[in-house]
Amino acid sequence: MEKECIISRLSESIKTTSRIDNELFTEYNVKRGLRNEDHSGVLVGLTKIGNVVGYEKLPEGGLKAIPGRLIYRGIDVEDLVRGILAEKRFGFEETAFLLLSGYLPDKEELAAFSNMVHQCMPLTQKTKMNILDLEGQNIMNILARSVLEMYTFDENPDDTSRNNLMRQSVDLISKFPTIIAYAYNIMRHSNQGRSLHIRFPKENLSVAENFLYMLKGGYTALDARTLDLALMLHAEHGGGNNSTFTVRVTSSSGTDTYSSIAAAIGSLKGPLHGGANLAVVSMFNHLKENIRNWKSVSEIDDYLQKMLRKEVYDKCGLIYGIGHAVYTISDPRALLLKEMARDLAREKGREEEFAFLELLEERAVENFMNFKGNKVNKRVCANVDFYSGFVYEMIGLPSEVFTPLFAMSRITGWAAHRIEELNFDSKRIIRPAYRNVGPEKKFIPMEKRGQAKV
Ligand SMILES: CC(=O)SCCNC(=O)CCNC(=O)[C@H](O)C(C)(C)COP(=O)(O)OP(=O)(O)OC[C@H]1O[C@@H](n2cnc3c(N)ncnc32)[C@H](O)[C@@H]1OP(=O)(O)O
Ligand SMILES: O=C([O-])CC(=O)C(=O)O
Repeated sequence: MEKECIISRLSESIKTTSRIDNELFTEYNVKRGLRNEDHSGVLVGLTKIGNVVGYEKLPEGGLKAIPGRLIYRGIDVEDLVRGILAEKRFGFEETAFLLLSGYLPDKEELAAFSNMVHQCMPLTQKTKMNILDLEGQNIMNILARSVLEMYTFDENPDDTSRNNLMRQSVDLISKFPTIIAYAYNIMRHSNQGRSLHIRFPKENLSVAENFLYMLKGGYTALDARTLDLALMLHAEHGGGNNSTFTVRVTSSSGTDTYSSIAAAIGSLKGPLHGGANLAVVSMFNHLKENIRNWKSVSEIDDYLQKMLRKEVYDKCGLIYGIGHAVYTISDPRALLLKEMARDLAREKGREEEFAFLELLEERAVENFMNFKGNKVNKRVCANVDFYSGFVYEMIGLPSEVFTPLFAMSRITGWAAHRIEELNFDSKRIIRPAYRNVGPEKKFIPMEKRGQAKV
């Protein structure tokens, strides 16, 4: 049988054999997406790393929407960011230290940690050569493959003792910027015929500066400060976000660090999660072309309603960068990124675009509520991905690195959660249940099987 024919036959069969009726989820009280009826997450674990707050649970039942807060190891991320900005320092290394250790470093500890990160940034010759060899269009996939290959070059890859996990974590945090910068340059070289630059990380530069240096050679102080801030904001988001939960699930089986982190990279790539920063940029470009008057509320509303009805754009019915599993009134990261976007737009003469994006945010929230009506009893807001791509674009970063930048920051949270998952006394493999709702069938000998397959 031809390959296409058998694929189409298999595909046709799953229309019925893999389809689960919606009513069954209600009948068996299955928490779709591990979410309660009121959209809050099902409680599946405990952590001391991050806290994501978007609502209060009312004693009489139901949720009260409140402005979002994000806490890293007990410290409000807004205070962390504003505190570091006030002291005119780079903050990503400090954030990584805080997340890994649970406390803020003193001057000496921070210097030693930053120094160690810097020393671990260069790639082994083999990893470098492997990236050169890895063909592909997507840096998230190249990153995952490079991480998997780091297993081969690690002399002690499967040891899950605390010291070894910490060593591997620092190594991954340090090497992500190098892998991403090299992967981008190699991709540009192979796909666009551009000169290949493999720059060795420089001493005494922050992670943000080193990344910009390795990626494109030149950068301004403002570019580096902006990137550093974005890295601080994306570092951690509790145990329940899709990629961190992936780390917790895979770590609970006792697998090695590289397998677990590669899985998380795969999860983050999805357009409903970290990949939304890229999806927002594509959507924004589409809207810039398809909405003639960027100030017209009625024209914008009309188009967004068509998007929600799956009539235009990618026909998925989604407005990217809007909505969140936890946040209701606001995502604190989006507020800070919006501030950054506004300032940068003024500096770069892109205020008209910023004003359009800001109006889109307002209209998207309004239109979502009108579209869903009483069906969804929940407020939505812009999430972290709504403004990040616009910010990255304004500091001259190519869209290919937008989602990898998320990974470059979130590796800190992933590492902290992996260590936590493997370090509590009463740990247990994560293994929830799936109820089988398919019929039982008898085995049919080959010669008695007819054409009716299902
Ligand atoms: C870093 C991050 O991961 S941030 C999130 C990045 N993702 C995006 O920006 C993609 C667009 N947003 C979304 O798809 C969603 O808001 C998510 C995935 C972030 C959260 O989804 P959920 O937790 O299911 O949200 P929630 O429970 O509030 O959804 C309620 C309903 O509104 C829909 N909805 C939520 N957000 C949107 C949106 N932006 N556009 C259209 N519909 C939406 C959901 O599909 C769901 O519909 P259903 O009841 O028919 O199943
Ligand atoms: O918490 C979530 O579901 C997604 C998110 O914002 C993140 O991981 O940063």
